[in-house]
Amino acid sequence: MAGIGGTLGGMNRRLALVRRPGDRLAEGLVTHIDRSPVDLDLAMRQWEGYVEAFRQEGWTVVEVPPADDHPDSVFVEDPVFVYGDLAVLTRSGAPERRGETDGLDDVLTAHGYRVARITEPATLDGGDVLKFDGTVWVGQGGRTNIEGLEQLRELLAPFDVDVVGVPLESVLHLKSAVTALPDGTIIGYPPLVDAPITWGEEFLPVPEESGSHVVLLGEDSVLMAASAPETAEVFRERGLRVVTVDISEFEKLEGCVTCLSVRLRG
Ligand SMILES: NC(=O)NCCC[C@H](N)C(=O)O
Repeated sequence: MAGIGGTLGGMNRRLALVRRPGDRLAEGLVTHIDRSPVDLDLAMRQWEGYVEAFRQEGWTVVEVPPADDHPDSVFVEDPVFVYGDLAVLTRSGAPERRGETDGLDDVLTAHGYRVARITEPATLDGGDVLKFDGTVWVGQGGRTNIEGLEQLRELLAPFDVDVVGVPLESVLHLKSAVTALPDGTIIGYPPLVDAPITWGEEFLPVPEESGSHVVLLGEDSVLMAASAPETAEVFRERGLRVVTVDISEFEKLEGCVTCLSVRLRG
């Protein structure tokens, strides 16, 4: 399989960092969709189901300390980005979310990461960063500014990596629009993939918005939302094993499968 940036030398592990939702989840931010009521009990059950899906696939789940004062803290992908042995604590373009980096430093250090930080005036959300096989794409929209891109580029300079900015308009984060299948094919729901993003021949249009979000569980398996059954079929026809989870309550807050975890591999 093509290398996915993010290995910690000499170790062979698959850890998924997750953060338990807090009681204020329903107050989470919405930007590109209308607000609809979130069922907290259902959200909790869906989160347990999401975590269980990782366990079933052989991943070790690590819960980071809760950040219950922050309604969006369950979306743990956003306050941290990992590459190789480096963990970058971010600085969200949404000021309400900035405190979510608290408590992550110790967890990442304990797992062998060097920790760096994005600093003012830069902003960056982990959901804006897509890495695959030596390329790191960085969305440039409401949450990540040009200074965020440049600081990340500097932090990644010691790695053999291309850092590429991608302008965004229609979506919250880059990974709300596109993610990558295990073979490197970039997938996206065309109405939300802004011009002038061009992903070349390796782009696969998918028929549903939430079908554009996959978490790579293994070399031939992906985790995706139950709300994209037609896309799941497309992936199965390509020979992928598809694990689905219902995350409807998180989708009401513009969340998706990718943003509910950070995978640490090596
Ligand atoms: N990486 C992601 O896609 N994160 C989703 C964050 C949703 C949250 N309601 C927010 O607006 O920040």
